[in-house]
Amino acid sequence: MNIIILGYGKMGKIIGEIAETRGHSILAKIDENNRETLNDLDLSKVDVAIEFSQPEAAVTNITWCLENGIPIVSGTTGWLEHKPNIEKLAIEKGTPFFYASNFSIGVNVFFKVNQYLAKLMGETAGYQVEIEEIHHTAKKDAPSGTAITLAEGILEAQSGLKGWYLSGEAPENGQKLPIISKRIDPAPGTHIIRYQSEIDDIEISHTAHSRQGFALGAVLVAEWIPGKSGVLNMNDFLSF
Ligand SMILES: NC(=O)C1=CN([C@@H]2O[C@H](COP(=O)(O)OP(=O)(O)OC[C@H]3O[C@@H](n4cnc5c(N)ncnc54)[C@H](O)[C@@H]3O)[C@@H](O)[C@H]2O)C=CC1
Ligand SMILES: O=C(O)C1=N[C@H](C(=O)O)C[C@H](O)C1
Repeated sequence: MNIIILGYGKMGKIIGEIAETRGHSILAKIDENNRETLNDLDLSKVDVAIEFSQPEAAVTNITWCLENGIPIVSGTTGWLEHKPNIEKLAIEKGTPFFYASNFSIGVNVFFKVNQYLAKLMGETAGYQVEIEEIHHTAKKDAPSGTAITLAEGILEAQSGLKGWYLSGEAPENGQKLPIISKRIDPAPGTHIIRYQSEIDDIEISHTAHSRQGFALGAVLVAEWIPGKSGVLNMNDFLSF
């Protein structure tokens, strides 16, 4: 497969290595300094774009792919207020658009466990729930996209909670779910869900040991996406 990488930073570089190991060719490695080289590319040769850039760059990158009929796999976080417009464009253009806040298979198992636990806890009185996420200090957005997906899973199951808030930025409110964001090097990504009561605590966590799992997941999705259409996510890709 011929791949272009939009966002050639920490993630883009590992994605490139994994893709080449799996026999793919990388036609372009784009970062903020060489975007104009896209103009020299024969777009008819591109099978898929993988986009891991920055919150402020993601919408331009994804729109460019959709306008040019290039299937796009994006993992950039922190731009989701624009996602409805992007989804509309993907449908208009008939070009597949795949987004995941986290491409790691382990985290996607964790998402399911979170949903199941949230359902049980929704039927159990006396517990306060919170999410904690820990990432490296270069991370630009807070809370993490993964923490937001976890929060959405809890909010869906627990009707008593009315949204989430970033702990420290809003007054504590028993009706909202707090997300605590910590920035500690070199943490590639840790997420903890905590239910606390006077009697006991229940805690589940996922800890990434490196960026390898995120990058491999993105390459596996890129291999799967050609020939698909519409707006896609990990639930379409995974069999559980
Ligand atoms: N969904 C997932 O599984 C994961 C998502 N991420 C997200 O991926 C994004 C990238 O993460 P890292 O690689 O750690 O960041 P990074 O800061 O190491 O790399 C970002 C790259 O984007 C480039 N860039 C900036 N503007 C650009 C533009 N207009 N066009 C193309 N490239 C541009 C920068 O030059 C840099 O090379 C972040 O939003 C992060 O939260 C990170 C890990 C896993
Ligand atoms: O920026 C990161 O590094 C990560 N970002 C994603 C997020 O915001 O959830 C996924 C992963 O946790 C690493």
